[in-house]
Amino acid sequence: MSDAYIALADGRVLKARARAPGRTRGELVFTTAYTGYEESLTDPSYAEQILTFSYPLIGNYGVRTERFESESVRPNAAVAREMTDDVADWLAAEGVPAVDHVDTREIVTTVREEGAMACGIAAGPDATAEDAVEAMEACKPMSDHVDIGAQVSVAEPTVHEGGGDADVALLDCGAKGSIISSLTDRGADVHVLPYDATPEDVAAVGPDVLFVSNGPGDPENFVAAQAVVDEFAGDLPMAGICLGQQVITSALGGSTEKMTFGHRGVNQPVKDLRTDKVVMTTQNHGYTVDDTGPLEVTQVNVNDDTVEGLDSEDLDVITRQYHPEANPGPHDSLGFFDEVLDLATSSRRVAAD
Ligand SMILES: NC(=O)CC[C@H](N)C(=O)O
Repeated sequence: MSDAYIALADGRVLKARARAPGRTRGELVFTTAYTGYEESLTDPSYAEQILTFSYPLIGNYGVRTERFESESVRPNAAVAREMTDDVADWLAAEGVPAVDHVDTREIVTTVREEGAMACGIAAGPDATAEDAVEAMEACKPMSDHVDIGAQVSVAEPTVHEGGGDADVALLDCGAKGSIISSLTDRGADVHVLPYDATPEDVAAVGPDVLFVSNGPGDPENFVAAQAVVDEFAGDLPMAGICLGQQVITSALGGSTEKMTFGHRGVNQPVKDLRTDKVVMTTQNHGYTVDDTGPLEVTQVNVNDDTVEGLDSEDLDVITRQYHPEANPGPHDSLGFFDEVLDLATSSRRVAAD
């Protein structure tokens, strides 16, 4: 098999083995998840990133489309210590460069110490270190991808029927399939709207609740979604996951900031401040809420105290920074979706007059 090179913004160039050929660039991040590689590789929130798996063997239970979170591979490239042929062949067929036989511990400790950084990859028969450096130098900061929603959102509205118990308007900023199925499984009809839907588009659906999905990039760039939240705040119950929490908070007058290297993994401990209970959660984010505006912090990350859950009884808002829907799990926090649908039908809802 041929060589590959990984160029990091700090000047390092690592030699690796090419598993799927190509040249690309992206923000270098890592996940500590030891399972769920199919879900991670199809999670739209990974757009414009290069995903390093810290778990040393990726692909040991094959590749099945039933486990995909969207229809295509979303990171710009994948890096593993050892990758099976199943995964390598899948990524090659999708045209997504992949490399292995590299010291992923060095990559992870570098990102932990220096932060998520620009990265270039060159993999395949003619790849050179210079190609990787050139690719890295073409990498834009994440916040410069101002229209990243266009890469991951539906182009046209679509409906997923779940029984008609509630109508959810889902702003698709890069929604994972599991968010939609978690709502339809509970009896809701989910009206998926493009990331740049207008307040009129949302009103046309006649929703009981507005749901802002997860998604890639800087939440401050999702200006249309923020305008929708602003328009309906106080009139329509709202919920959000990950980017959804960030977009809702910013729209309501709070703010977000970029983290050094973010949270990506499946065992992030989150404490509910109302019950003092801790649950294990799946996470994938590089930004966090720093000013919560009118929202009350209900949950925090046990490792670093960052905001994990927000709520407003006055505005009928409930959000999570982590992924209650995540597959293959853990599923400790799936009850979030029951809370969202309770909000849609609850008597404490503020009626629009
Ligand atoms: N999973 C997500 O929705 C990620 C949200 C946002 N892009 C971040 O990195 O923080």
